[in-house]
Amino acid sequence: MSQQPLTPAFASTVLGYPRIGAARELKRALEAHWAGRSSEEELHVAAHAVQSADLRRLTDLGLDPSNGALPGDVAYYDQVLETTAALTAVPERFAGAIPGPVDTAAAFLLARGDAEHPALELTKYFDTNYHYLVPEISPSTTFVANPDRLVQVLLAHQAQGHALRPTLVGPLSYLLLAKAAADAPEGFDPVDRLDDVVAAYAELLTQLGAAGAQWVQLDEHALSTERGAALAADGHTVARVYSVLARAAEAGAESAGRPRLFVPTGYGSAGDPARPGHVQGELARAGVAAVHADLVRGVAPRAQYLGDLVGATLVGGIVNSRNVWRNDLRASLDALISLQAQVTSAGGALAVGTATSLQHVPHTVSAEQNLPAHLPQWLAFADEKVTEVATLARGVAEGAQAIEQELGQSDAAREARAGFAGTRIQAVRDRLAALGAADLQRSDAASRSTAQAAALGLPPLPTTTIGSFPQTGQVRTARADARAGRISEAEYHQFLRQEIARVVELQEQLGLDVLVHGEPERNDMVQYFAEHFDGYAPTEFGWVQSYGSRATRPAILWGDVTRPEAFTVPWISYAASLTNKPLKGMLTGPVTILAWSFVRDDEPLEVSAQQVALALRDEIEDLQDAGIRIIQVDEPALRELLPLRATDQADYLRWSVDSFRLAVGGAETATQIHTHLCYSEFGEVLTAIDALDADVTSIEAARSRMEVTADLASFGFSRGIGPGVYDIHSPRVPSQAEVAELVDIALTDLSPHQLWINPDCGLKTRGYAETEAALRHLVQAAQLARTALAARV
Ligand code: MET
Ligand SMILES: [Zn+2]
Repeated sequence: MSQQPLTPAFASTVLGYPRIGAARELKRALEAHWAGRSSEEELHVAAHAVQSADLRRLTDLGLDPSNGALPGDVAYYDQVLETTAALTAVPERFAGAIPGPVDTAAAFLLARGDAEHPALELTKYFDTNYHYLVPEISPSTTFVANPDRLVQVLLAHQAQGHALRPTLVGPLSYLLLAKAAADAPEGFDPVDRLDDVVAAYAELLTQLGAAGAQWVQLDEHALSTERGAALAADGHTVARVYSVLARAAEAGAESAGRPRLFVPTGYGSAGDPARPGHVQGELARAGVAAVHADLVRGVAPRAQYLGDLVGATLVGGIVNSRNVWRNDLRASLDALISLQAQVTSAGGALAVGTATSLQHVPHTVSAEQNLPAHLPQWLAFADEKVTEVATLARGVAEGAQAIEQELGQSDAAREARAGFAGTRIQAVRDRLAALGAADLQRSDAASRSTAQAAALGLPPLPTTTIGSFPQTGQVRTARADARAGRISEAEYHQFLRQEIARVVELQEQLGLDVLVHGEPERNDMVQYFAEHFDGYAPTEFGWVQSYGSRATRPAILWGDVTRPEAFTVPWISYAASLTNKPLKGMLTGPVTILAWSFVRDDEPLEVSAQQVALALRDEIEDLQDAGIRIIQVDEPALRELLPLRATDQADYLRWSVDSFRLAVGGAETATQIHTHLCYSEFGEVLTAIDALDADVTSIEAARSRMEVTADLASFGFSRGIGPGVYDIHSPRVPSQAEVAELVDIALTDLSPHQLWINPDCGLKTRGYAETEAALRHLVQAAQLARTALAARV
């Protein structure tokens, strides 16, 4: 029996759009306001202008401005923070400073902290490079609906004919993304507060409805994580929460004074992937008017699990919002048409959308004027993706012939890409195919340790830094001048050499044992490598929000990777020529290079990682030939790419570890290989860290007061380890006694033969005054500890 498809509430939508403005206007407005150069009113005006421009563009690109299709994610700093503000979920430790509703100033206090109040913690949003502010929940957290800001924004845009959808993190995800506040009792889980938080959401919805919102979006992205899926799999929690929130929806949203709900999932399959669609079905039966499935990372819902959709719209998230590639429209249309059959037979209607918010991609390809000529036709940033969504919706509604021209263009772009010379380079493929296990295996750790001790002659508890030294205004100016042609390349290089000489001299004065060149030539630890590899293209305007007002500009990996020539060697060997102390050469590891880039969708990440590893392997060989005896390969993003689902993790850890081992596998026995990890909790990937088989691992530890050293000790980690003893994330200079205390903690867990003394991370964002003082204390603390050790034997 073939059924007639139902008409969806809206034909197409996107789950969110970049918020920072096409020319990063919101960043500038925020920073001007924080610096006291503009009033709060001026900030609101600037933000409204950015949002209006975005909504106009979305409408121009084909989204309907009247029926709930326009996204309404209008966060100034972070979408999770906006939800914290709307719930007035102020942590106890801020209670004195924020006694009432969370207004704009209070939200910035939560986000940025002040002298008495450390900011809320920043953590990566799922497996993305976007950081959110972690809610802190305890048994006594109060939840009070505060829709003021959402209502203001809604009304301001409604007046301009844009019926946007106020967007919040949904209650389940909000609590799953939260952590227990420090004052919460042992064993407390924020999810214990579900009923209380749901009551506040219900109140928010009522008030938003009263203010005229037709739709509200509640993001339930966390239902795709291991914990969220477990919660959703019980078959009643989702239904219980959403029937409270959507009770009035079936009776007719407007008359009941409640807006209709759109509840997207995303970042993978929601709930149990073996029953694709069960979460969407439960939501629809609870009265949610529009649900969503991530068709890029997740499994397509099936009628048998969807059950009765009671007329709800299911948004098929077919356009990838995490990459920069043009959609394969023909394949997508096929997938949507099969999905439509499932949705129709479950009694729902199909709309077309993105897999997640477009906040993870830049605004538009059309801004890029300097990409290699072949590349623009292969790409789709946010605006181009909106067009794809609208085109596919037309194809679903009117049939393939209605979009035949677009399908043809999509096919042509795919063919051009597949046939392009740099997409597959035979020599690179041959070299990878010829690799064997021996290429990943250095000599045994004990012989390495002996050979390196003899070659390097380091004292016990050697001191070093993580690589970068402060990037002063002068360094940035010189780089900008060189790029703009205001100084010649020769002048720029001369400037860099002077800078390196200064940094080497400073380290000698400070008495550090293993020196670095300071990385002044690097704009960014990944972009610099991307610029020196073939197969990679940097963008000019491809900014993506990382957190708050900060944005990064990931380069695009489009082809097979090759390294035309050694590029770190000139700087590093110049630095080495200025000192008799060992000088450590710095490289960025394959996983981190990929994690902080836009990667290919036509090759497994594993293959790209191997290619980058080979390029690094060649660089390491060249560094060794230039006499460099210590080489650090940074992998701060190792933990970040860990898949959300446990079943996918082992495979990732295998290839990521192997790519590191491939990069360093050619190093001689006497060459000491270091690695550096930061930014995340590494406790759960200790096995992988150990398997990297680096001779020395430096790891962020100061803020957690060396928590990781106990884990490393109980794991039995036997090689060199440098837990950070100086928190470089703040300008605060630790006293010698504070550093000494952290060294002592480390020494209770680890052997003095394996301990290194170093900061948590690179010093690039610090100023010289604080860096010099802190490093002086670090060297003194190490000397003190050495004396104490010597006295013990
Ligand atoms: C985010 S890890 C940074 C490592 C790099 N070598 C630096 O010192 O800046
Ligand atoms: Zn670091």
